[in-house]
Amino acid sequence: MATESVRVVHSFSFNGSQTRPTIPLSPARFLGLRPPRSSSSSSSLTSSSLSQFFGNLRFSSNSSKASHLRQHSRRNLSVFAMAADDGKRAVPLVDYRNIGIMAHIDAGKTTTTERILYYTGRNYKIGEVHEGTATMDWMEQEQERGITITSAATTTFWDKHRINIIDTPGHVDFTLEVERALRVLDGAICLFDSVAGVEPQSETVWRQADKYGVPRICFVNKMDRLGANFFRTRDMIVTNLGAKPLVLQIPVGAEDNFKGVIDLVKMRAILWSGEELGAKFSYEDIPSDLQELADEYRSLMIETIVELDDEAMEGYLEGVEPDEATIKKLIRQGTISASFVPVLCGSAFKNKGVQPLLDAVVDYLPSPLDVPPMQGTDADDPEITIERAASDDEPFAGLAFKIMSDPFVGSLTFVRIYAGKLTAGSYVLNANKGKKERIGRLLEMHANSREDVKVALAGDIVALAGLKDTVTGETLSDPEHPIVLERMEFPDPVIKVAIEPKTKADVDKMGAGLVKLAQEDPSFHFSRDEEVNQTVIEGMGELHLEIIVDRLKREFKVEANVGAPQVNYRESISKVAEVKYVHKKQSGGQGQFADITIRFEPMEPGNGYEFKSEIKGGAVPREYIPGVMKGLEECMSNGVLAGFPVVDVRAVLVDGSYHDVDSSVLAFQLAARGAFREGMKRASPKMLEPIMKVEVVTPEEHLGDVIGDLNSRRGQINSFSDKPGGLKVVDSLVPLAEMFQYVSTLRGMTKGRASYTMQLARFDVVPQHIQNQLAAKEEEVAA
Ligand SMILES: Nc1nc2c(ncn2[C@@H]2O[C@H](COP(=O)(O)OP(=O)(O)OP(=O)(O)O)[C@@H](O)[C@H]2O)c(=O)[nH]1
Repeated sequence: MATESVRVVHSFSFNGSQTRPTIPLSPARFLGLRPPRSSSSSSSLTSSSLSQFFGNLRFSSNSSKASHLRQHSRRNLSVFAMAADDGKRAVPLVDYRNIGIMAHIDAGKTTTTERILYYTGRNYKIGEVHEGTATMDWMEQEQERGITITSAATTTFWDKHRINIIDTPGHVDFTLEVERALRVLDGAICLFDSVAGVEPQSETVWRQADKYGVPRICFVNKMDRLGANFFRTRDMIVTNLGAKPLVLQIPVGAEDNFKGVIDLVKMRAILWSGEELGAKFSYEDIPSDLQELADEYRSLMIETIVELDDEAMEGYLEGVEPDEATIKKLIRQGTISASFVPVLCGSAFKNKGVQPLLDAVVDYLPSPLDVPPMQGTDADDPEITIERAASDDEPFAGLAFKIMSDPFVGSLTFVRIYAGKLTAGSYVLNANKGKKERIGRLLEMHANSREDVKVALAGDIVALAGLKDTVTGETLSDPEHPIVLERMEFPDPVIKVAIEPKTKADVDKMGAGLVKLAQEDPSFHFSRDEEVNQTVIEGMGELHLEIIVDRLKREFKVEANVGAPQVNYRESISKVAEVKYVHKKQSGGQGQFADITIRFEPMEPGNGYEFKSEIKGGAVPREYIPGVMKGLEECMSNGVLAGFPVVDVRAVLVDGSYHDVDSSVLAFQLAARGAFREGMKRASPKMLEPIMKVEVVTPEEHLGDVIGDLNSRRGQINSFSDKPGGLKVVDSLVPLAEMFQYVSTLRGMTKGRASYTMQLARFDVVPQHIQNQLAAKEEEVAA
C-alpha cells in the first residue's frame, strides 16, 4: 500500500510520447556537417517572369532525324493549370506523374531537380547547389550548408504530362521527410553517384520505397566524375539492393570523356554538343567500339521484358523482336509491377541525360490510375474498410503529409488529393478529429513561390492555407463521406538536449516557436518540466536539433543556450511478472480503496505500450478501469531504472476488488502507479539504447586509427571492403551515446580525408556499468 506525490511533467509532443528531462545545461555544442557556404537568395520566379518565359507550347529537337525525345519543352501555363475555374480537368489523370527523387546524401537530387525544372521550362535561371542558390533548397540553412532539409514540392510539365516532384533530403536525420514523400507519391527516381555506387542511405531509402510499394527508375548520376563506373553501380543494384536492374542505356565514355548515352530501346546514340546548361543533343549512329556491348545489353533487355507477355515471347523465340511501342509498353508494365527497375545514366551537373530521364518518367512511371485505389476506414468504425478510386467524381479524400510555416500566409498544409475535388473557400472534414476545416486558399507550389488556384483535383498535390487543426498524417475528406486514410508512421526521437532562452523575455517566444516547429515536424518533440524549470527538445540526430535551434533563432528571434546532447534511452522488461497492489488510505473523511492485480508482459521490439483488461464479473467495475489506464500511462514515460520512457510492455488487468464507498477513479489510478513500480522491478527491467550502423570511408593509411577509435567507442566492426581510389570502407555497429562529436574526431584523425554515414540499426540492452551511471545521475537530479 502506498500514497505518493507525483512529479508533473507537461508534455507538448505531438504524438503522445513524453520524456522526463534530466539534462544539465551547458553552452551550445553542436557540430556542422560541412563548413558553411556563403548565403545568397534563392532564384524563385515571379509570375511575370514565368509568363515571359513560358511562351507557346513547342517541342524542339535539333536532330535532323525524326526523334520523339524532347530537348526542352516550353508551354503556356494556363493550358496546364490543374483545372479551369469551373473545375474541368486540364490534364487527364492518366497523364499525371507524382514522383519523388531519392538517394544518398550528395548523390545529386537537388541538382537533378534543378535541371528538370530548367528543361521542363519552369526555371530559366538555374540555381547551383554549390553556389547556394538552388531553387528547391530555399531555407537559409539549406543554402548555407548545401543540403536539403525540407522536401519542397513543385509542379512542372513534360510532353503534356503534369509532373509533381518532391525533392527529399538524403541525410539520415531527415529520414521522416523521405517517408512522408513516399507515402504520397506514385513513383520515384532513385539516384546513385556513379563513383560511390549504392551507398548506405540509398539502401535505406530503397527499403522505404519497398515498404510503400513505390515503383522506381534508377539514374546513375555523376558519369563525368573521376572513377565513374556505370556497370559497377548496376552490379551493386543487384548485390546491395537485391533488385533486378533493366539497363535501358549504356554510357558513351566516362569521366572527362562522358559524351552521352546509347538508348537501347531505339538503338541510337544520344550525344550532347557541350556541357553547358541547355546544351543540345543529337541522335547518332552507335559508335563502332560500343556496338557489341550495346547489342549484348539490348538482348538482355528484350529477354527480360518478353517474359511479361506470351505473344512477345513467342515472337522472340521465332526470331522477331517486339516493335518500339511494345517494348515501351512492356517496360512500363514491368516497372509498375516491380518486376524490374529501369536503369539510365548521365550527369545532371554537366547537363547530360536529363531529357531522356524525363521521357522515362513519362513513359514508365505510373499515373494515379496505375496504382491501387486508396484504402481507408470509416471515420466512426475502423473495422469498415472503404476504397476511393482515383477519380474527380468520387467524394473528396486527401492526406495532409506536410506542414510548413510560411512567412506570407502563415501555416501551409501540403495535401495529396486521392479522389474528388477541392475548392477554395469550401469546408472539408478532418476525419481523424471529426472537425470541419475551411479551405482559405489553394496554392500550387513551386519551391518557395506559389500560384493561387480555385480548384484542385484527384492526383494533385497542393498547399492549403488557413487550416487550423490538421496535423501531418491526418485525412481531409468530404464531410458527407468521411474516410480515414491509413496514418503515417513517425519514428521516435533518439537524442535530446536541454534548451533555455538566453533572456527571460524570450521564454514565451521560445514556447510559441517550439509549438510551431513541432507541428511541422512529427519527428521533433519537446517537453517542459515545470519543477526544474527546464525545456527539453528531442529529435533524430545532432544535425536535426541543430537546425531546430537555428530556426528558433532566425525565424522566432530566440537566442538559446543548449545543453550537451543526450541519448534518448528506453526502458523495458525481460520477463512476465504479476503483481497485486492494494491502495488503502483512512485518514479522516472519506477513505480510499482500490485493489488490482496486473500482469506485465514483454512485447516484441517496436510495439510500444499496450493495455488490456481481462476483468470478469465486474471485479473491477467498468467505471474504474480508466483510472487504472491513466495511472499506468502516466508511469510509462518514467521507467523505474532511470526515468526513461518504457516501451514494448503489455499491462493486463487480471483481477481486483473495490469498496462500495471508498473506491474512486483516483484510488484506482494511484493503485496502478504502485502496481507499475512493483511490477516493473519484478519483471527484470532493462535499459535500452540506440545502436547505429556506422560506415566510415577512409584512405588506407588511416584505417588503423579509425578502427582503434571505433573500438574505444564500444563499436563492433562487422566488415571491411574496398572502394576505388585506395579507399577502405569500415562497416560497424556503435552505440549512439558514443558517437556525439564523431565528425570532428574523424576529421582530426584523418586530416579531413575520411567521411562517415550513420543510421539507426536497432535498440540494444545498455551494459550494466553504464546503466548504473545513468541511474545514479537520475537520483542526483531527483534529489
Ligand atoms: N561532377 C558532378 N557533380 C555533381 C553532379 N550532380 C551533382 N553534383 C554535385 O554534387 C554535390 C551534391 O549535389 P546535390 O544536388 O546537393 O545533392 P543532393 O543529393 O541533393 O544532396 P542532399 O540534399 O544534401 O542530400 C553538389 O556540389 C553538386 O554540384 C554530377 O552529375 N556531376
